[in-house]
Amino acid sequence: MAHDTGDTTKLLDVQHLCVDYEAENGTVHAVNDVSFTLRRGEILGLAGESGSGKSTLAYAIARLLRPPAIITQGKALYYSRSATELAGTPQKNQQQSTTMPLDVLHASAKQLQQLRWNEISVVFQSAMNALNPVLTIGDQIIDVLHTHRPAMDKRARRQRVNELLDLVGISADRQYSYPHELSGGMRQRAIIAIALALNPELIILDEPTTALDVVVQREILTEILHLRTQLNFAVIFITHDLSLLLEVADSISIMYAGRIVETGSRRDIYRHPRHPYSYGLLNAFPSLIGPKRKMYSIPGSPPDLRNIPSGCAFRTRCPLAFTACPQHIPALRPYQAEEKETQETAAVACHLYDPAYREQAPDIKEIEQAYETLTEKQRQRRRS
Ligand SMILES: Nc1ncnc2c1ncn2[C@@H]1O[C@H](COP(=O)(O)OP(=O)(O)OP(=O)(O)O)[C@@H](O)[C@H]1O
Repeated sequence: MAHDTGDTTKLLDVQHLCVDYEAENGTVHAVNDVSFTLRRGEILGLAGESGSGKSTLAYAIARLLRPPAIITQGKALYYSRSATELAGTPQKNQQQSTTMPLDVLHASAKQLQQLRWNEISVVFQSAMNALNPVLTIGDQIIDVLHTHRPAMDKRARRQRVNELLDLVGISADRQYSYPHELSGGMRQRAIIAIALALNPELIILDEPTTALDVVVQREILTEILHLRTQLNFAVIFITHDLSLLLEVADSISIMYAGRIVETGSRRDIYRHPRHPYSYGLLNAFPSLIGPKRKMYSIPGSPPDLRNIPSGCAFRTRCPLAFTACPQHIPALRPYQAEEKETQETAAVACHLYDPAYREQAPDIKEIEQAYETLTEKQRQRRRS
């Protein structure tokens, strides 16, 4: 059990987390030395192309990874409301208990049982697969309450079902519906209701709206924001679509080849993405907000995580790569954020911002120009 003092806004402190998959054809380094802090009530967006390690990272934190996944290094310190129960050692007062984190990565089965649903719940990618097809929506919520709140009587459980459905905008009579009787958006709302059943402090949403059409996507996102305001849970929101995060996240971390390459407030990321990869990702999707920009596609594809390029893994696709890039893995270095609230956490892992290699950091025009040149070169190559 780790000890910490002070800062009660901290909910989760991930330190140097590494996860591998021991596959037959080699070791996949899916998460590499990831560190970040999540505050109570914060919505943290994790963005990156498919295969960048987002889900692996989130499932490691929830301890939902299965073999062949192995957590090879790191800590995930969770600062629970009820640290007393989780630690299994009675504390004298609340103040003391909130400063005793639990390292989720080394938690016992009993501690995990206490943690899941009560403290952390996960909404998986596919709403349909996450629901039990032979149980009504209401019964599925009751199931969770029955297992984790055995002292709750029948009437109180039914009342909680009504409350939860009301929270997510489903009318009470729908509790008697089976999943196949609901639309995609309704099913996703039902899953969110189940995730909220025990009032968790952290909800992990893994591509929660990917299967939905754009209008329903927007409704669900609005609902999540509304619920967060009401209930003040924190969210780790995973998506490959950075433009979605620009609408909902307080802060955004961009992942590439298992590493966080940039982190900042959503405003910092859309106004001034520092990492050439963040810039490319931002301009790969049309966005309704932020300055109007040209669309580019990032050349090439993400590396094979069994054989990650030396130094900066993005260098093989980066329009601004230079001599230092293959030599050293860039560390996440803090930058002077425009947003006051993220000045402490805004950081970028790119040698272009390291005064040891470059006197002046590139401005956004330089990155844009580099993509423009690269795109033009590709066009010419295709023509010839
Ligand atoms: N069971 C497994 N065995 C071997 N490799 C795996 C396994 N599960 C995931 N991986 C690999 O781990 C890497 C990270 O995958 P992960 O699903 O975490 O990425 P992601 O960013 O969430 O992608 P997506 O958006 O497609 O879900 C990928 O290279 C993936 O192929």
